Order: sequence, then structure tokens, then C-alpha cells
Amino acid sequence: MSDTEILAGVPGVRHLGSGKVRELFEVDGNLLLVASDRMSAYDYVLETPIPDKGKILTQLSLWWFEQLADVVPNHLVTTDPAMFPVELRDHKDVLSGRSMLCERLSMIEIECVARGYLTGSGLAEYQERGTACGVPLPAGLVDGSRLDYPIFTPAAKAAVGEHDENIDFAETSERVGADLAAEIRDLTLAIYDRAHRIAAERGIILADTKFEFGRRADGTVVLADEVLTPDSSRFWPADQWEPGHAQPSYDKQYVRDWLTSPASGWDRHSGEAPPPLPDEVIERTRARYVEAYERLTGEAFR
Ligand SMILES: N#Cc1c(N)ncnc1-c1cnn(Cc2cccc(F)c2)c1
Repeated sequence: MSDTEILAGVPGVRHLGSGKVRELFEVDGNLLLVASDRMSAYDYVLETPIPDKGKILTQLSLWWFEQLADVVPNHLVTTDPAMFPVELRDHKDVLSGRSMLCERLSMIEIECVARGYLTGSGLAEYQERGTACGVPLPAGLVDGSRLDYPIFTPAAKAAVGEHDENIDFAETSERVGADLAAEIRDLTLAIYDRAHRIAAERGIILADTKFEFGRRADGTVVLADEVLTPDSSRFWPADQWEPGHAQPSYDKQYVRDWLTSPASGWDRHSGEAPPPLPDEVIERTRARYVEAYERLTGEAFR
């Protein structure tokens, strides 16, 4: 049975939605975010789970919330099973450290992306128009170039499985109002600056990242969702950074390399789902998630 089915069977727990790799439930007026061990690559959710991925990424979000507490309030209520509603306290997904109980917020429907380096959809727009989300950039930049200063490149949220649509600041202001657009832009860039510095001290480049914000009833803007995980961010090993080509992904590279190698027998342009991953790729990918957690937090993953 999937996480959704198991938890939804618990009295007082209502399934609200599914992301590619996460589940969202309502519990006594709060929200429960459950991170699965599912992994996505090339816009597919792979059929082979990565053991402990959900716990590692949840624990990493918690650590980042602590590092950022003086920059922005967050939506975390607790991860302590003893604080969960009694019917959930001994549930495997709560006890396994992959779940966060969070404040229910009024979400701001903008994906708040900060980019310190040019790659992905930002690079594609730059190559076409010399801009990124309407922000003019200097000539001569290549894949992986560091930008003179980090930029806010918002996107309109897409349905699960679709790509978000990059929008400029004027469109963002149209959608959420000029004052709130300025507030989420400033928060996004302030959080990125702090996180980029922390990661760089640990030999990891935070190339870009995506935040979601919500508001409390009193209007306070609060950092929501997961934060600064390999699923919401691009992390590159600093000692391998070389502008001019696609940088190795800290967590997904083994999977990408195997899936695009003759060994997989898969054609990523075929429209067919990828094959199951071999044990070695699963184990090495898990090890990369553990390594990212331990390098960033300085704590052993348990
Ligand atoms: N975080 C948060 C949050 C909050 N604190 N209050 C209200 N809504 C949300 C909320 C709504 N959608 N999502 C994304 C999402 C979708 C599917 C599965 C997931 F785990 C996550 C987050």
C-alpha cells in the first residue's frame, strides 16, 4: 500500500494532495508533509525507491529551518511523534523521520526561485533573449556561469508533472500585488545569500533553489514546504565546478549517467518510462544523499 493509502486510512487524517515525491495530509487543522523515497529523473518518477531519501531530505529541511530562523519564520510545528495526534504517534512514516507537522497557511501561488548561477530554464531564456525572467544579463555567459549577483526568477505553479512557467517581476506583481511581490523577492534573495554562504563553506555550490511561502491570518509571510533539499535545489560539488557545460548533480548524476548509458537499454526520448535501477546505482545514490546531508549539517545521518 502507498503512503497515501495507509495514512488516509487513519481517523482524522485527510489526504490533500500528492507531489511527485511527497504527500500532503490534513491533521487536526495542521498539515502533514510526508516525503517518500521516490526519486524523479528526466521528468519521470522512477519505479525504484531510494532507501531513506524521504528521511534524509526531511531532516535536511529541518536543519535549514534552524539555520534560517533569524532570516524568516517557517511553518514547522513539530516532528516529535509525541506531539502528533495520538492516532499517528506510532505510524511508521512519523517514526521514520520523513514527516513534518506544519501550520496550515494561505499559500502564495508563486514558485520563488533564486539563481546564483546560470543553468536550466534560466540558461535557455538567456540563450534566446539575453535575459532570465526578464532580468537582463551580461553577454558571454555559459552553462554554469556564476552571476554577478543572485537574481529572483519567479514562476507560476504548474500542475503536478508539468513544468512551472517562468514569469517576470511585473507579472508576479500583477498576480500577488506589488508589495507582496517585493517582500517574497527580498526574502528569497536573503535566504539564498545565507544558504549559499553556508553551503560554500562546506564545499558545495548552491546554484539555484525554489521556495514556497504562505501567509498566516495576521499577514505574516512564512517559509513553507521543504527547503534547500536536492529536490528543490541544484547542489554542485565546488571542486568540480567548470562553467561551459552541464555541471554534475550532487544527487542525481549516478542515476542520470546510468539511465543514459547503453547498460540501461533506455532511450530518454522514446516516451517510455525508465527501467528499474540496479542495486549499485540505488546504493550509490543513497550514499550521495547521506553525504550531502552530512557535509552540509556536519552531523552523522542516523
Ligand atoms: N508546505 C506547505 C503548506 C502549508 N504549510 N500550508 C498550506 N498549504 C501548503 C502546501 C500546499 N501545497 N503544498 C505543496 C505540496 C503538494 C503536495 C505534497 C506536498 F508534500 C506539498 C504545500
